[in-house]
Amino acid sequence: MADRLSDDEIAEQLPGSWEREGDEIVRVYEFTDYLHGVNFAQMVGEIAEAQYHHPEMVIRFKEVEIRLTTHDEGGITDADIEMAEFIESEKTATADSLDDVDL
Ligand SMILES: C[C@H](O)[C@H](O)[C@H]1CNC2=NC(N)=NC(=O)C2=N1
Repeated sequence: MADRLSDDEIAEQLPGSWEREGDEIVRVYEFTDYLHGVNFAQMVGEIAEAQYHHPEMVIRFKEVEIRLTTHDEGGITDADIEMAEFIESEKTATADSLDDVDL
């Protein structure tokens, strides 16, 4: 398992639109309706299973909050950054179908 990243490494590597909050990286995705958010969460879940790295997800009306940290290391590692980048790339690729209002 990867080691925890330094504050500078996190700041440098954090994908755009993601924020750092303590030992987590966070992004809120907005949608035109509730079910697009639900579908998006399903897609993220499939990525998580494939990567075997699982975010906390909160599905709200017209938005989904994704939180990533590496529990086994007690902080933010490359696995979290890579997962965020993967989600971003999938989101961009599927933006049309998800009517994303916040790319
Ligand atoms: C045994 C350990 O729980 C597993 O290797 C995986 C499962 N999914 C995981 N997900 C996250 N976010 N952090 C982990 O450390 C992690 N570990």
